[in-house]
Amino acid sequence: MHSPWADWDHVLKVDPDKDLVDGETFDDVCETGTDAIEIGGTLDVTSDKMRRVIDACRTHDVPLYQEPSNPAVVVEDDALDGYLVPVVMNAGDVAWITGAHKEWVRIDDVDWARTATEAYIVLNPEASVAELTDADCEQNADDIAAYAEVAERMLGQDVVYVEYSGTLGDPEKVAAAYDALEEATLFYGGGIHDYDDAYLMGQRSDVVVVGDLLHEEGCEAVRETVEGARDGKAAR
Ligand SMILES: CC(C)=CCC/C(C)=C/CC/C(C)=C/CC/C(C)=C/COP(=O)(O)OP(=O)(O)O
Ligand SMILES: O=P(O)(O)OC[C@@H](O)CO
Ligand SMILES: [Mg+2]
Repeated sequence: MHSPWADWDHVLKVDPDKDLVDGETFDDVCETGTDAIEIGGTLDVTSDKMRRVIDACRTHDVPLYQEPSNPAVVVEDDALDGYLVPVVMNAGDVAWITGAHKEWVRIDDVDWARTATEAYIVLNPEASVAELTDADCEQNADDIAAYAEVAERMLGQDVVYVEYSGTLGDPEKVAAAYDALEEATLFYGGGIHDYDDAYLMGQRSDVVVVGDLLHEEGCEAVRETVEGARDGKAAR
């Protein structure tokens, strides 16, 4: 797969298990100005819920990616631009490093031309993703830089993802991952609530990922984070 994310500043992550705010539709979601929509969440995602979001977004131009949390929720659909499959670098349970992937490849005919992996470094111990994967979130900036380098140089990962789902991360740790990478694209996600948060992390990563804000505050708040991410990158 080529690397469309190399040109992105902002990704909106839609959790198929969560509602939009009252009065908003997926048409509004597709018009927030984000560079791509990723559909995924850790808990209570099903292929039916995935399909509902894909269907609601299919007529829009915004690139649409599925981020499956396990092989059972992978949906085949021409409306998808591709699949971004997590690999959790600091998982305690190896199922989330290669085990689930091995099972997926065993049972499915994987469309590799439309599939890429994301090397996650999971850093908020309170997040469901940390609990599920038994991630070791006690990592200092040097550890994180080393994980990022291992992901890019040893495992050939094109996307490294510093994940603080639910809370705003430590900017110095995010910058450490950014500085450790040569070509790979750094995604930052977690706790982005407004323009300033997005600006802060936009200065320290390639792509700012916004999730819960969409479901809690709505599209106008997301639009501000698109601006913040772009301005932060431009000011770097
Ligand atoms: C092999 C295949 C197809 C899938 C496995 C992919 C892996 C390794 C998944 C483990 C990590 C994971 C569950 C990633 C999902 C993306 C993610 C981090 C979503 C954010 O989730 P949270 O915000 O923690 O959870 P909720 O919002 O659902 O509570
Ligand atoms: O929901 P938030 O905290 O914005 O996190 C975004 C994303 O990194 C979750 O995987
Ligand atoms: Mg979440």
